[in-house]
Amino acid sequence: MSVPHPSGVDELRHAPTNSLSAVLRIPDFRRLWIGLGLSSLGDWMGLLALTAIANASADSYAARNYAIAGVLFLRVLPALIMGPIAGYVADRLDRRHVLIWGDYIRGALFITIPIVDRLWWIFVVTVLVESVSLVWGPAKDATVPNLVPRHRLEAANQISLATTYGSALPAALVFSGLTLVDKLYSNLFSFFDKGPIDLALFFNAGTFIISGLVIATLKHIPRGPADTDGDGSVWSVVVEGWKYVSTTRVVRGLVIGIIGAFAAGGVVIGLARTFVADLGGGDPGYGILFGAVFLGLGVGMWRGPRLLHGLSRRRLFGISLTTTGLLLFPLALTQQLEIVTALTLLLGFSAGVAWIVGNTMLGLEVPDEVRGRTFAFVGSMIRLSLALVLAVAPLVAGVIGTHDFGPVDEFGRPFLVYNGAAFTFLIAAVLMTAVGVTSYRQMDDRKGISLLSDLRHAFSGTTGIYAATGCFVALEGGEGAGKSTQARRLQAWLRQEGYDVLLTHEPGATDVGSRLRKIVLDPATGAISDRTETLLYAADKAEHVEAVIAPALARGAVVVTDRYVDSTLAYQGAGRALVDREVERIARWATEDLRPHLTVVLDLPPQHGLTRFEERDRIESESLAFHERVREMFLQLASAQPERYLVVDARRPVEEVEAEIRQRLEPLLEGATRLTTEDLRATEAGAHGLAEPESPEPQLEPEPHEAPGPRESTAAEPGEGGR
Ligand SMILES: Nc1ncnc2c1ncn2[C@@H]1O[C@H](COP(=O)(O)OP(=O)(O)O)[C@@H](O)[C@H]1O
Ligand SMILES: Cc1cn([C@H]2C[C@H](O)[C@@H](COP(=O)(O)OP(=O)(O)O)O2)c(=O)[nH]c1=O
Repeated sequence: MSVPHPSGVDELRHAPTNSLSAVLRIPDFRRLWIGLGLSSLGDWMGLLALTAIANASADSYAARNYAIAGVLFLRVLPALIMGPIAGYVADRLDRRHVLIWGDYIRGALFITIPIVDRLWWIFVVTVLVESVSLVWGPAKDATVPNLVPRHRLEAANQISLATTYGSALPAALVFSGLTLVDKLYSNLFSFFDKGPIDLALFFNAGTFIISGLVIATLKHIPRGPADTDGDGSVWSVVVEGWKYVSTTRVVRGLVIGIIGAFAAGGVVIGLARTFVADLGGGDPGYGILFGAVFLGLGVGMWRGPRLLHGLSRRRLFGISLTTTGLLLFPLALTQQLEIVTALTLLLGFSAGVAWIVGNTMLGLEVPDEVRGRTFAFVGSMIRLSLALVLAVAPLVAGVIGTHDFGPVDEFGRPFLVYNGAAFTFLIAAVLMTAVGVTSYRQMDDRKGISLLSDLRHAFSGTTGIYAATGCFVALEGGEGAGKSTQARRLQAWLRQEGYDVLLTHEPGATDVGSRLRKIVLDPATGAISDRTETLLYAADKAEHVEAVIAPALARGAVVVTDRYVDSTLAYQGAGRALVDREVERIARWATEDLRPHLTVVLDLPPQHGLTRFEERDRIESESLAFHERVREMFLQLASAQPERYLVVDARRPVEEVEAEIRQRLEPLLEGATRLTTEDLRATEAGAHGLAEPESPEPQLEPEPHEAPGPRESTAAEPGEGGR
């Protein structure tokens, strides 16, 4: 189902809220993004160059480790001590000036390094640059909401994050390139004191200055101070945050995992330089390894969750953490730089998946009131643990020192050189794997379901199509869970709120569908094969989407359906015990993979629901075990994509259930209000949702027929389209 867009503003209006390219089409945000990209690129180059200088300035194994540890530690230190002060300063300075001058000053500082040419000055500059960055960052974060509309903020933040870390890769490539060229053609850069390293520093200064110039062209940065939340000291944030985190099992597992992942990353980054030297690689090798970590991280954050979208987020988090730990073992034991690079790439990938999944889940699992505090807590803990690891890991490596193993060959080289860096990696591997396994156990929400079948399913899944216009809500759950009741209540509320609402249901909301419904539900039909049943339901869905749902979404309506694809996955897939994947493929094909923005699962023990009414149709008269399997499948589908699902305990009073659904639905509607019929008319009725509508006029909408079925009294009111 392609989503045709006209160009210009309309294109933006109708692009899905999570579209990254739509955010980048906002001119001011694009400029800020270019600025951010350039300064991040420079920042990473600077870090590489500084660690290279630190490495070159010491002569013993231990001293090299300590010098690098010094640079890295000083990078993190200002955030620890001055985090709160930086917020305070950013609050009071003119944001525009902070952004522009912050870049100029950092550029100028980097230029002084080759000029002063002293190790202590590198340490000073590291602290100064980091301090400026601490003020620059909050000012940038506070500016983004001024440049992009609210519903695109999440995508904008995703881009900022990806750019900040993603620029490490090109930085590493440029750095490796420069040092490699210098190695091949020695003295090519001899007009610089330290050859390519100085060149890297000048390049770095240049990117900051250009970034400042680009940001200076931005018109919409408010001149006033940044409106950031002035947070307390790191310690009070930590104490406050821990109070909440320690009381919630899932959040505790999450936070421990995230901090563990950062600590492991810190060990790798802190020891990479000496580790590479142990393997006989120089600056180019270091640059490549550095780039590999971040390429992996970037791909992991960008693609990882989508690649495995069918997997429970909680499981995915635990698995990616454990994988990160397990990968550290071969990394520590390998002596070939090429293999090490490949392993590092994978390591970055799994850490990236863990980080993005963990962060998203933190947003979903932590209630609104404490979310800010929890994120601040996690941020502070990450800095603390990074500082600790960056300081301690090289010390451990230095203390362990260098060791030779095995017989010496004819050139006097030992069979195996195994040094402190590699040993420290091994320690990190053990700790990280333990953290991963603990997290997985603490958070597993699918006990008793084999991980293998979960993984198989996740790899074969597709990501689905989400309508660019309107809002699509499905109500799912077992018999008598209250779907029709809630659907009607939702409809009444949405109407009252002024939305264009379409209430519909499966099976039987279309002409053909109502005949199919009769066949499939009437006990008089007798036995039919499970596959026939699946195909009949699929046919009903195909007609439903094509004739009812898609046109309504295209004109911007809120579509509420009583049952959808999940019902077939649950009843035919789990209930009839057909192969899940095959049923899914058929249902996805039938619906062109159109998926609800939100699926509400009304969860009820089957024996409870079946007592809510007396008559039984073909499906309702199935065994209790059948209905148990159905219920399990609904819950399983929900756990795989918590961001698209709401599970409600349907035993609660009708009003409470309704309130919970409303609360969850409200923010999704915010994206849809601009797409009400009036809006669409205003923008010349060119609906650009899925399936290009032949007739955007609501009165031409297909008239769904009353579905003949054994339980007409509880069927949704199918004729109630439009306003
Ligand atoms: N939260 C609830 N608590 C108690 N009874 C409910 C609740 N929700 C619905 N009911 C009742 O249960 C029966 C089945 O509800 P219905 O909405 O038709 O379920 P479904 O569409 O899921 O089969 C109806 O008699 C309804 O009044
Ligand atoms: C949509 C759909 C429904 N069903 C079953 C579930 C229900 O037992 C029946 C729908 O009947 P219905 O009377 O509409 O049930 P409810 O009021 O509980 O929603 O069809 C499937 O087996 N597969 C499907 O894809």
